[in-house]
Amino acid sequence: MTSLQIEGLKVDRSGIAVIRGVDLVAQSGEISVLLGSNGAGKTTLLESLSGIIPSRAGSISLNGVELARLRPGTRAKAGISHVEQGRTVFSDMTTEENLKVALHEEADLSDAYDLFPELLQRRNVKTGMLSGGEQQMVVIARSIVNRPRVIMIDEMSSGLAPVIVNRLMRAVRKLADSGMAVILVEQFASLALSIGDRAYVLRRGEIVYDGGCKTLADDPALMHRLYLGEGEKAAAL
Ligand SMILES: Nc1ncnc2c1ncn2[C@@H]1O[C@H](COP(=O)(O)OP(=O)(O)OP(=O)(O)O)[C@@H](O)[C@H]1O
Repeated sequence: MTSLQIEGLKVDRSGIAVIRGVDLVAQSGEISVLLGSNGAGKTTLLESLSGIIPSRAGSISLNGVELARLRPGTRAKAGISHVEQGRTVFSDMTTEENLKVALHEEADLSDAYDLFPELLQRRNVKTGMLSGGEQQMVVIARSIVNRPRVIMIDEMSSGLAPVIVNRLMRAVRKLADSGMAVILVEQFASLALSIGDRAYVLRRGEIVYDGGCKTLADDPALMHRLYLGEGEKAAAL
């Protein structure tokens, strides 16, 4: 069982406190949906967990091993995988070459093609020629070839058609069901909540909701208050 435990995390950007004491738990087999309005700090939080940017205080512990002071590569080896915003593929390389770039010697591409059989048919196509949805599949597939324990996915749906977003969401659910701990940052809140287990809402660098996805999905007024910042912290906290 994997458990990523974050306690009292603080992250600054250009000297400004962006993450201001976040507690969060991501469990094996679960999708933790991280929501919040633009600029709330969602991307910054993921970047501090994978080590792209340093944290100022707090703990990031994976199955009891403290990661907060380790380099990004060491955190990746420990099992943290980060799908960043922007679908960065090597566009002059084929699908298969893009997947192999990430591959450790002992791993193979079977998990990637099991998750997205669509990519098998496109394996010899240069990724620059793929659709946005297929490129997103490549990026997610590339991030799981070494069997991470935790996968963090930032805004995978941005600019994609609903039918593709649904396909990607099903794949993310499958990853969690296979035993990974998933942290999903999404603009499509209702869709993410429909496949997620636990939800967190971040507002100005603080968690203002920590509870069930269904509770939040069933209460649009609560969601509205949490996003806009009216009233006090949610009762579910
Ligand atoms: N490289 C940077 N240098 C300085 N400040 C930054 C940098 N990147 C982001 N910020 C600031 O940090 C805050 C949080 O930004 P972040 O991108 O983490 O939020 P977000 O919740 O992911 O928003 P979005 O949904 O717009 O991506 C914002 O105030 C933003 O202006």
